[in-house]
Amino acid sequence: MVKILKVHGSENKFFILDQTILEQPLNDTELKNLAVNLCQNILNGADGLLVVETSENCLGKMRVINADGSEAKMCGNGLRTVSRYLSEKYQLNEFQVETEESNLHVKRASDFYENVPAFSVEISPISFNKNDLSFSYHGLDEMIDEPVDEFISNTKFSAVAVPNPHLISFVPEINQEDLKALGSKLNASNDYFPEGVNVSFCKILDTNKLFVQTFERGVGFTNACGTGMSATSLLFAMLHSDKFDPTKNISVYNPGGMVMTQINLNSTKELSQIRLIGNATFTHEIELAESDLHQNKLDNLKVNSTGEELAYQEFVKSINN
Ligand SMILES: N[C@H](CCC[C@H](N)C(=O)O)C(=O)O
Repeated sequence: MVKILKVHGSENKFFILDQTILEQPLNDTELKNLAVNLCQNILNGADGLLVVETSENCLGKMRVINADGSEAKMCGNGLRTVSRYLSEKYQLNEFQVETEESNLHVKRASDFYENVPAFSVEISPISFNKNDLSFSYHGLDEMIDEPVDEFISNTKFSAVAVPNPHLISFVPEINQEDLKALGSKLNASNDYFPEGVNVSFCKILDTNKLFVQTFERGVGFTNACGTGMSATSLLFAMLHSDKFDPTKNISVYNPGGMVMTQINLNSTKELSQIRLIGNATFTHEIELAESDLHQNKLDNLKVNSTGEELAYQEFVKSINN
């Protein structure tokens, strides 16, 4: 029997599969099929599958498979949960995790609430270049605070890769129909983002206080998108200095709760630093036969609830008072 976890970061829900404990790791086709099945059918579904593999230079490697089976370079909320998993597996509180484009520094942070563990993770690398974003728009090399009527009239957008691609707009009010329409359009066949893009709208609530909602590539609406909130925080610091206090954390509220971000701007914007700090909640432990994993057979699972979700809901109540 092997164990997989159901977890979340700000209610962005994932399953974690540690390939290093298997007799035989799953191949890419098996991982894709398992991700789609788990995310659609098990424990009310999830937004993706986080795959832990061995790493030569880091404590472990994280791969990200979206609910639709597509693979992404990075997942901020997911990295916090994988960091907790590796921290508890190896009894370490600060280390690096290998991701597709970089080895990222992670460390255990103070609990966000009683029985709500938290981790702080580096979000990197940063690029504004059209080639790293796979976007094309009127020959622009970068899209920063650019009015793009083809997306939404009288609305400005910015695009940044961290390193997965994000399109961000600061709006007076978040219109979910607009967000869904634009997110769906740019993740279907289109000339602007042929590889798709995560689309986030941000309402600035106060100094260093944001609300962000994201329509994610490969998933659709999620309760939170860690790289989306991180990318939005960077653009917030760059474009709204009147509301940005560089000496303090930014509180980023979202439909699933709240995370903190830290932005250290650099005059070379790609060298700015982003940290994402938030919960790493494990909600369920699931046992099944390794052969069932390979065969994508999920009808004989032994599921145990950890009880942590109740604590997380108490945290959410505490931030909304
Ligand atoms: N859907 C994203 C990957 C997951 C990112 C998100 N869940 C996060 O927490 O950063 C993409 O295709 O780029």
